[in-house]
Amino acid sequence: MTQHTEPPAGGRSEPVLNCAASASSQPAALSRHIVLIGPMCSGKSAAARSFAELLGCAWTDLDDEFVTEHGPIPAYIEQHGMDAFRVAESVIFARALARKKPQIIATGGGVVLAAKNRELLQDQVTFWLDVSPHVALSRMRGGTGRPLLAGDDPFARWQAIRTEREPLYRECGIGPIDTSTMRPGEVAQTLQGMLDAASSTHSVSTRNP
Ligand SMILES: Nc1ncnc2c1ncn2[C@@H]1O[C@H](COP(=O)(O)OP(=O)(O)O)[C@@H](O)[C@H]1O
Ligand SMILES: O=C(O)C1=C[C@@H](OP(=O)(O)O)[C@@H](O)[C@H](O)C1
Ligand SMILES: [Mg+2]
Repeated sequence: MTQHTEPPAGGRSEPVLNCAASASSQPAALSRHIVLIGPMCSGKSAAARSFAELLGCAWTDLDDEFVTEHGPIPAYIEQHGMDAFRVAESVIFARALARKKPQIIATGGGVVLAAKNRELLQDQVTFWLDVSPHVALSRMRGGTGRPLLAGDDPFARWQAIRTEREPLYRECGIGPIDTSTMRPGEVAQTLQGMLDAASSTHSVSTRNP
């Protein structure tokens, strides 16, 4: 099964992925968490699942953890407010990062808003997934679970939110990795290629190698 290794204390040159393991039928050994950030509909949740399947390792979606714990996000925000949502989201994020077993973590698009979260992201392997506005629009159609996109013009809302957060994604993540023309499996392969390259050179294992 997946080999578990402790993340190095502040070390930034250890390979993240044991390539020999990933190339065989054995699951890959992750040495630390891999975190996916990016705007809504960039495909973080879908890519995390595909990537974990590809590597044979564990994964989690923080929005799913939120729902399990607090119920649907729109209802929570309506009842408790956005600030309370951000606090609860940050608690769930920190808890996931504290798990010893390294895993793929899909975050919600707003996780980068809190300075503390951005600080935590610096010590993970963080990838910034992105998507073009028109593809995002097609992906959000029919969705009811994103209260920030509720209202008359979800397209304009999405664009404004993405623009506002772009510097934060840039600060925290390796990327952007444009998923607009890729299936989730292709995104996963792209991420694996980036990890393999980093592991073979021992050069890129976090946002700031
Ligand atoms: N690479 C992709 N290609 C096509 N559809 C995708 C892709 N990634 C995600 N989707 C679809 O777009 C929607 C939003 O994707 P999701 O993974 O939930 O995004 P995020 O977690 O970034 O908000 C879902 O319906 C999902 O199935
Ligand atoms: O961008 C945001 O602020 C949000 C993104 C959502 O997750 P996804 O990015 O997975 O859609 C979810 O956490 C919540 O609706 C708020
Ligand atoms: Mg998601």
